[in-house]
Amino acid sequence: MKTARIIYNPTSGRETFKTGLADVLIQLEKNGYIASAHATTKGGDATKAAQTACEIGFDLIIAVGGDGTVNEVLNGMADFEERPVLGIIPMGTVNDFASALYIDNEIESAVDTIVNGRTMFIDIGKMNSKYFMNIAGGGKITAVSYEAPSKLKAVIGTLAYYVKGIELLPQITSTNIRIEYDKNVFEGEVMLFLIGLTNSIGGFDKLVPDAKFNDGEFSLLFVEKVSILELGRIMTMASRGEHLNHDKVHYAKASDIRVSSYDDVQLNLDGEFGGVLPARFVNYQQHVAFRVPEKFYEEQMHN
Ligand SMILES: Nc1ncnc2c1ncn2[C@@H]1O[C@H](COP(=O)(O)OP(=O)(O)OP(=O)(O)O)[C@@H](O)[C@H]1O
Repeated sequence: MKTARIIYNPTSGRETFKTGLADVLIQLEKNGYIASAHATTKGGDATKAAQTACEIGFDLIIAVGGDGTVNEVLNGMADFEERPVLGIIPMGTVNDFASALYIDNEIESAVDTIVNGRTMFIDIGKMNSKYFMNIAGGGKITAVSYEAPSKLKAVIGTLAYYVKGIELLPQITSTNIRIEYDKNVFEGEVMLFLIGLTNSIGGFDKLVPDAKFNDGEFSLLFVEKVSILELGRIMTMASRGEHLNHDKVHYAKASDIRVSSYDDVQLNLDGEFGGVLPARFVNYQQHVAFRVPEKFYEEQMHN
C-alpha cells in the first residue's frame, strides 16, 4: 500500500471540495492508497502541512485548491531530499498551473489522473528563497494596492485578472533595470518582465509559445519602454501569440536570471505579491514529480 496526504484549502474557489472528500478518499483507497486529509486554516498552512507530510514520508501529496495552494505545498516540499509525488485537484478561482498540465477541473477526473496518470519530473523556479511553479514577474506599479479585490475575484474568477490587468496598465511606469540572463546582460528602461515556466499565465495561453516543462530553462520576456497605449496593444497581441514580433518585446531562454534596479520594483510570484527587487531566479530542473494526464506526458516527451 502507498500513502497519500490530501492538503486542501476549504475556502478556495468553488468551496465544494468538502462534500466530495469522502468520494476522493474511497477512490484513492480503491486504487491502493491509504489516504488522509488536512484542511488548511490560514495562509501558509499548506506549506507547513506539506513539510509535515514530507517528514512523515508520504508517497503522494494531493494539493486541492488554486495556484496559491499548489504554490504553498510546493514551498513546503521543495527543500526535502526525499520528495513525495505531487498530484493536483484544481478547485481554485485561478488554476493556471493545473490547466497547463491539462488536469481536469472535475474532481473525479483529476483523481483519475492522480491514480492512473503518468509521473513526470517538472522544472520549478526559485526566486531568492521562494519557489514558484508557473510565473514570476515584476514591474514598477505606482498603485498603492496590488491585489485583485478578492470578492471581485471570487465572483468573476479569472476575468478579474484581466480587468485588474487592464486597470493596472495606466499605473505601470517604465523603470531602469539590469537583467543578467545566463551570459547576457540587458540594461535599460523596461515596462515589465516575466519569467515563465509554463505556457498558461494569467489566462494567456500563448504568452510563452514554446514552453517545455522539463528542459531546465525559463522563458524570459521583457518589454522595453513604450507608451501605455502601445503596452495595451502588446497585451492584445499577446492574447493572440503575436507579441514576440514586436520590436520592444525581448524573448530568451535562460536558467539563471538576476534582475536589479535602483528603483522600487514590485515582484509577483505565481499570482501573489512577492516582494521587491533585487532578485535571482534559478531553474531547478525536473525537481518535482507531478502526476499528469497521459496526453500531457506524451506531448512533452515527444516534442
Ligand atoms: N482556511 C483558510 N482561510 C483563509 N485563507 C486560506 C485558508 N487556507 C488557505 N488560505 C489562503 O488562500 C490562498 C488562496 O488559495 P487558492 O489559490 O487555493 O484559492 P483561490 O480560490 O484560487 O484563490 P483566492 O482565495 O485568492 O480566490 C492561499 O494561498 C492561502 O494562503
